[in-house]
Amino acid sequence: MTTLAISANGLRKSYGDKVVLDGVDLAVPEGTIFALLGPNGAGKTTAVKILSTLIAKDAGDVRVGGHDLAADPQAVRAAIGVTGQFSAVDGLITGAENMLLMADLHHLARAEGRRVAAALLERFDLADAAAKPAATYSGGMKRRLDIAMTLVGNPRIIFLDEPTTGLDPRSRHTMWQIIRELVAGGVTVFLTTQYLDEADELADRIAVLHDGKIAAEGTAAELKRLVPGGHVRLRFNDPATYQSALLALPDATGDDESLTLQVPSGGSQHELRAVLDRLDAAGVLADELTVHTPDLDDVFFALTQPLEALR
Ligand SMILES: Nc1ncnc2c1ncn2[C@@H]1O[C@H](COP(=O)(O)OP(=O)(O)OP(=O)(O)O)[C@@H](O)[C@H]1O
Repeated sequence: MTTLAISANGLRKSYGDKVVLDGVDLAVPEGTIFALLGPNGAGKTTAVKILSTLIAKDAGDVRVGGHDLAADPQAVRAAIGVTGQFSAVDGLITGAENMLLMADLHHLARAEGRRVAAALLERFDLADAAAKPAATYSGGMKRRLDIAMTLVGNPRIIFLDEPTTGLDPRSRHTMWQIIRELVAGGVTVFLTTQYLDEADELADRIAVLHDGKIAAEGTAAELKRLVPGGHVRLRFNDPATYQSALLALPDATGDDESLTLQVPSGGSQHELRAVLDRLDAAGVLADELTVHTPDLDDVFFALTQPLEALR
C-alpha cells in the first residue's frame, strides 16, 4: 500500500462570510511531487498555511507525515519545511547568517550548523554570495536561499508556495531542477502554482482548485483526457481566402482579426484529411496549419470557467 505523506478529507476554511476551502480532499503519496493548481485567490496559500500548521482549519481530517494535524502539530512541524510567499529570508543579514539562524532554530551544535550551512550554500550555488546581505540577492538567489534554509532541518515533506512566480526563465529552470533533485532524494514536494507548464513539467499528480473545491485531480495525462480541446488551426494571409475557408468548414470558428480558423479535431489522420479535402474542394490553400492536441491550458480553462460562461 502507498504511504501518504499528506492526506486531507473535507478540509474547510472560511474568512468571515468568504468560503475559501469548501471540503477539499487531498492524497499525496510519499516521495512524489503534487501540484495544487489554481488562479489568483483560489485558496492555494490558505491550503499550504493550514497543512503546514501556520493557520487553523475550520473542519476536516488532515494528516501530514503520519501525524494528525490537530492532535500533534508539533510533530507535523518537525517533519516539514515551508518556503514561499511568506519567505523566512531576512534581507538585513547575510545569506550565511540566515543559514546559521536556521541551524540555531534547529538546535544544531555550532560546528555542525556551520558545516550544514556551508554545504547547502555550496549546493545552491550561493557560496560566493554568502557574505552579502540577502537584500542584495536576485529573486532567484532569494528563492534558492529560502529552500536552502528549509533544508537545514532535513524535512521529509516540503511545501513550496508558488516557487517560481516572478522568476526569469533561467531561474525557473534552475528551481525545477532543484525540486526534481529533492524528490530524487526521497522528499515529498507539495507545490502550488498558477503555471500550467510548471505542473505539467514537475508534478506526478495535479489537483485543480476552483471555487473552494478540487475541480479535478490526476496525472497531467489524465487531466488532458478530460477535455476535448483538440483542434486544427489554419492561418491565412489573405482575407478573401480566409472567408472562403470559413465557408468551406462549417464547424470552424474564425478570428477575423488574425485571419485564423479553428476546427475541432481529435488530431487523427482521418480527421485531418477530412479538413484538407474540404479545403481542396473549395480551392483554398492555408498559409499555416497546426494541429493542437489538448494541453493543461484547455483543462484549466474548461474547469475554471465561471458558471455563467457555461450557461
Ligand atoms: N487573513 C485573511 N483574511 C480574510 N481573507 C483572506 C485572508 N487570507 C486570504 N484571504 C482571502 O482568501 C482567498 C484565498 O486566498 P489565498 O491567498 O489562499 O489564495 P491563493 O490561491 O494563494 O492566491 P494567490 O495566487 O493570489 O496567492 C482570497 O480571496 C483572499 O482574499
